[in-house]
Amino acid sequence: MGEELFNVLTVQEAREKMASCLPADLRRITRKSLLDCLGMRLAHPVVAREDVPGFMRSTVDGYAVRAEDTFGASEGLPAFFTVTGEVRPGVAPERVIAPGEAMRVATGAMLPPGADAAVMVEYTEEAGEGCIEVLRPVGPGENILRPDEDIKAGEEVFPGNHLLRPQDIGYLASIGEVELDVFAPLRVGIISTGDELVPPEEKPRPGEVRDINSYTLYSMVRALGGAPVLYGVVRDDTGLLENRLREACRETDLVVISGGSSVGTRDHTAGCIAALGEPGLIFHGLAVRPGKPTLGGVVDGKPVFGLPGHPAAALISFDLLVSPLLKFGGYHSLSEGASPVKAVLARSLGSAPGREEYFRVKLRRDQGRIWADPILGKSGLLTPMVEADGIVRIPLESEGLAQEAEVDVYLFGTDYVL
Ligand SMILES: Nc1nc2c(c(=O)[nH]1)N[C@H]1C(S)=C(S)[C@@H](COP(=O)(O)OP(=O)(O)OC[C@H]3O[C@@H](n4cnc5c(N)ncnc54)[C@H](O)[C@@H]3O)O[C@H]1N2
Ligand code: MOO
Repeated sequence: MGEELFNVLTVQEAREKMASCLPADLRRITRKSLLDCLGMRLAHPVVAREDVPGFMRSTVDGYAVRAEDTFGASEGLPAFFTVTGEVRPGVAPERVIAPGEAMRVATGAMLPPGADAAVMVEYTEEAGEGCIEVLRPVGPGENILRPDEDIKAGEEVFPGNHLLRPQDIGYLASIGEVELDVFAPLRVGIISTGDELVPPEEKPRPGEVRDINSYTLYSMVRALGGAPVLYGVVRDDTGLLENRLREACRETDLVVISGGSSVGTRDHTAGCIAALGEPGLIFHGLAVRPGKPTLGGVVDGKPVFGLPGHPAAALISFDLLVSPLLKFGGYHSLSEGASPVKAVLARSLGSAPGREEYFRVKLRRDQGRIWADPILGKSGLLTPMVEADGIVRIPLESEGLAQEAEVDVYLFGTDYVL
């Protein structure tokens, strides 16, 4: 009695063991047109080949001038300028600005040679045919962009693996990068196991439950830029599971099975992975809560994970072991990712040393501080998973955290790495 059922590994040990049997990066590189790259990750760093804007540019509607000609100008003693023409947008001005001269410019238009500033039209007055008065001085560089002020040719604008957001797509358009090498989405096969599971469109009979994990895991994969493939619900039968797993391994890049990862009489996942191919089962049991009955293996170069059946535990296990593969293709660059939010713990949390614990928390602002309210509940319950804004980790050797301790909250929906 009291004996451990699994030989648990820490998350770090499990990642290292898996990594030693996997290629450094599971992802393929593919070339895509810029408009198809949203949500994808760059396969290589991008180096700008040109300056942006590439020419001196006005940021206001007004007049291009030599700044020094406006020095000392005021409403009482305006500076007088001869207007020698207008720069049309999209056209390079041919005239040079000589002392005492100005040219009309629209926002974004190119500055004529000789000019080093622009005066806003509201600080000027007409002063007869072809002349203006400037009522305020401008400094050199005022109201203009330098040719390389935004982007410098030769500069690395994005590192490899950068996740492309809408603003990044426009930025890449500005330097003419219309085709890019990106990582192809990893295809993730998803299998649910359990005699009690029915599809969500069916009304469960007593003892049955709807299949939740296929839906959350499918959505997790999509949210991380992967390509989920559903393999449905498999009954608790070794032969059926082996066949479905073989099919999923053939058709996808990695497979997650939820349920049946523990050591009950109906828990077949470990045996199936072991039977299917080399090197087979790599670990069974993680020193985390929730998520202890997690297992991992490698079948013909492809990672296969057995996640706990409890939906909340399946999510944490997925985040610890599958998310890094979707974000980085492997477990080698885990220091990246979105920064957590600093919050103050609203109540103390106990934890057993020797395992990491993950608590779901809800954030609340009060008296100028951000509080993290732990949402407690058994891992078989679904509501805490939905009420929470994010998760807090209690490290392996900690016995817990005191009330008002400062904690890092990893917000769901951000690109964090646990
Ligand atoms: N004697 C022990 N029993 C259990 C231990 C243990 O250490 N010793 N660990 C417990 C923990 S922790 C968890 S988590 C569960 C995980 O067990 P399995 O991975 O084998 O999962 P199942 O037994 O198949 O299911 C557990 C639970 O989750 C429900 N489930 C499963 N799949 C789905 C799905 N796709 N959608 C919705 N719900 C699902 C299932 O009906 C069960 O209620 O083991 C504990 N037992
Ligand atoms: O993985 Mo279980 O749900 O730790 O509770």
